[in-house]
Amino acid sequence: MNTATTLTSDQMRALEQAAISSGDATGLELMERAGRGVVEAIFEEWPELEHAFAPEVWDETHEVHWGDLSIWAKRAVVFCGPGNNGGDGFVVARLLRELKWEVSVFFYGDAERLGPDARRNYDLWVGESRCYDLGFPNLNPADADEFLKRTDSLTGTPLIVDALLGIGLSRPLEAFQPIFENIEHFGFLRFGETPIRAPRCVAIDIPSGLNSDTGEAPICDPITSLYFLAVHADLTVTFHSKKIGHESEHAKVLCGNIIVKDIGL
Ligand SMILES: NC(=O)C1=CN([C@@H]2O[C@H](COP(=O)(O)OP(=O)(O)OC[C@H]3O[C@@H](n4cnc5c(N)ncnc54)[C@H](O)[C@@H]3O)[C@@H](O)[C@H]2O)[C@@H](O)CC1
Ligand SMILES: [K+]
Repeated sequence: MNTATTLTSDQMRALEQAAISSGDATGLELMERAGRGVVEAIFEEWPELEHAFAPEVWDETHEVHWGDLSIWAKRAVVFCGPGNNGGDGFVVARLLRELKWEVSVFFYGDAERLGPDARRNYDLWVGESRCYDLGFPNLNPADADEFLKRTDSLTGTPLIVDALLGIGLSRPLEAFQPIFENIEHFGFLRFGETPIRAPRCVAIDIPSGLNSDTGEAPICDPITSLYFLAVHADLTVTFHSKKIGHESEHAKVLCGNIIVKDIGL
């Protein structure tokens, strides 16, 4: 694994393609390794999550646990986007489900237009669990309300996974603004009068909205709830090697800690 050099998105794609063309790995295997690396990194970064409560136990006793914000339910929310980054998200959702986590998946995309690897992982998820479709390509106000209602009901959730966009970000992000705002909203829990940013947000490959080649994210009106039109992560898990975009000034605000995982390239 080459952790010293930072790569462009084209260089990363070329490495993946070379591994696939030479028969060293299939795209599906690479995606599985990526998802597995993210789950490993989550527990390396936050070992306390290993000891989170089974959701049904947490629900019965949460009055007691509100006093101790270090105690959580095994409950996660995964946001999956329209490309292979979303495919990684479906792998993470499935692996957490295997660990007996209760996982809510919100999908911003069209299953019919997913690439074959992401589609396979989408199918593995929806074969056993529900996937909440966000209006695609435009999230309408009714979807946004519904989305907020659902996220409000997911109390005791310590973990948010951002699998909306990775190295494939290719155009202006307006369609994502309401989703990013709701992720921000979800990141805050009110505890008495004090808002506490309790859930931990992990970005797969790169925080959605941050460009992996330029290291830039669009700046919003600073008086709105979002300063950057991007996901603000506490942990970013990238693969093989950092990308150029992980090292910018914007990245310092958006990425949190960065862990690089080997996917066998
Ligand atoms: N086999 C592979 O190629 C692997 C890919 N991996 C993952 O795949 C990611 C790259 O996947 P993709 O190339 O599919 O790219 P992404 O999943 O990052 O995004 C591409 C999708 O997003 C849409 N999109 C881009 N910008 C948009 C915007 N502003 N508004 C709305 N839609 C937008 C595109 O139309 C496309 O559908 C990596 O970041 C990594 O997470 C990993 O699974 C490792 C293996
Ligand atoms: K992401």
